[in-house]
Amino acid sequence: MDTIYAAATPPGRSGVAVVRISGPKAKAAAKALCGNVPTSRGVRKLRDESGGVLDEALVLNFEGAASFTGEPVVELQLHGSPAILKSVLAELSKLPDLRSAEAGEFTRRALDNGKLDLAQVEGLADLIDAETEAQRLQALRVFEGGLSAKAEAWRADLIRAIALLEATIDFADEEVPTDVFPEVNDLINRTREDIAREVEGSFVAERVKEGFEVAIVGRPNVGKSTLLNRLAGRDAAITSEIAGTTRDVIEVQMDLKGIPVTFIDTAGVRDTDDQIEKLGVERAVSRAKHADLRVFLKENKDLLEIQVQADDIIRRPKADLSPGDGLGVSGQTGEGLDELVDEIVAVFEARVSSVGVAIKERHRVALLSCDSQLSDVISKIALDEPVDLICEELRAAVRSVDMIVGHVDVEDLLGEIFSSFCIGK
Ligand SMILES: Nc1nc2c(c(=O)[nH]1)N(C=O)[C@@H](CNc1ccc(C(=O)N[C@@H](CCC(=O)O)C(=O)O)cc1)CN2
Ligand SMILES: Nc1nc2c(ncn2[C@@H]2O[C@H](COP(=O)(O)OP(=O)(O)OP(=O)(O)O)[C@@H](O)[C@H]2O)c(=O)[nH]1
Ligand SMILES: [Mg+2]
Repeated sequence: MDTIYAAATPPGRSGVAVVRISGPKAKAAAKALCGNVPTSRGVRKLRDESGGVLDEALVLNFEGAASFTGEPVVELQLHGSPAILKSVLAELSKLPDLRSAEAGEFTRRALDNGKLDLAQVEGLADLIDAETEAQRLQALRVFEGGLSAKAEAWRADLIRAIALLEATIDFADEEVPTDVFPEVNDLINRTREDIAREVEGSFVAERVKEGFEVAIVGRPNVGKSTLLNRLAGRDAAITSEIAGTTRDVIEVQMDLKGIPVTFIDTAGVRDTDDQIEKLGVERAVSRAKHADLRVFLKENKDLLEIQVQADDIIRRPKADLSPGDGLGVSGQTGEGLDELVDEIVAVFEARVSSVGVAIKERHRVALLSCDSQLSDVISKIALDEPVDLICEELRAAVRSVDMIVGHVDVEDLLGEIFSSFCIGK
């Protein structure tokens, strides 16, 4: 096994920068730099080959396999200057039996050494990417083993169903004490209900990861771009008193009370002979249609050629000009803005609450294949098919569940999963 090293902290200036060394020669490598390696932790001068001091570092020694990777690890916690980091990495690169780590390689070792399962690795990747509270919470549940525990519970239920059915084969000649089929059906149906909920939640989880899209739509000149700028707190879009100012789609990403949201400002919708504006309107209609939510700036009677969908929000534009009647918003004065934000957040919080522990398309694919196998099991039972065929189908369903935590059939997925990691993780 190679010994690998990499900076665990991002490049640039920081209070502290961490370099991790992992593998059988980790301690020997650290010894070359700091002389005597502490048994657990200690402050040491790090020196180059000729004895010149590189830095005074906190050295952590994770002896044996008691580390994040499950193999010997030494961490060099340096003063976070780019020059120090560069000099220490250069020194390490000169040592024999040591090479710099590939992206995700530390975590790959944690997986191989059983410190994490595959679902937890994915949770960890999302946790590191998390920028908002909703993203952090859903990633943390998976990293902490929430999905793994569910997969284990489904597996246990399906194994019990198999055991019950196999008992009927083993005792075929005798009188089977009880009819096992009600319990088998129950185990399978409960698992399927659970899986259906998780599948639904997984779609929302992907929105949480990518950010929910909110399209601001309305006729030209109603104040869409002004509202976007007010929400963003900066001049993201050009505004003017000329109708038809916005043509391109303008996107602004925001953290809305923990929920990642991308606001989309588009051309005002109207019939026009201006070829460029026409293209803008086409884009507006298409983006609005596919967004997760639409905020209409319009008078109630005005029918735009964009369908109002469930949860969509309608506001009377330029509320400052005609105060009082109904729900209005003004990008100019900020009137009604907090209420609008609260309503958007409420809509998405309700959706986010449906997220369970299946958060990736890969999880959904495995769950859907498990579900279709369980659906076959139910039909086979109904058709009175031979019990060994039913059990075979159930075992296929168990294998689908096992893919989630990576017990089977996932070698070809690992490259894809680890490619999303950075070097040093
Ligand atoms: N300095 C530092 N901070 C870090 C990490 C790290 O590697 N280094 N982590 C990396 O992502 C995270 C913490 N995760 C870790 C997980 C396990 C072990 C570890 O040494 N486990 C041993 C011993 C456990 C113990 O001492 O209680 C083990 O599992 O046997 C260390 C960090 C976040 N903070
Ligand atoms: N009084 C008042 N004026 C506003 C408000 N919002 C925008 N305006 C003005 O209305 C005009 C149009 O604003 P924009 O934000 O460019 O309107 P838009 O909907 O993006 O227009 P298009 O890009 O052409 O579709 C500008 O002169 C703004 O200053 C508002 O809430 N109150
Ligand atoms: Mg505009």
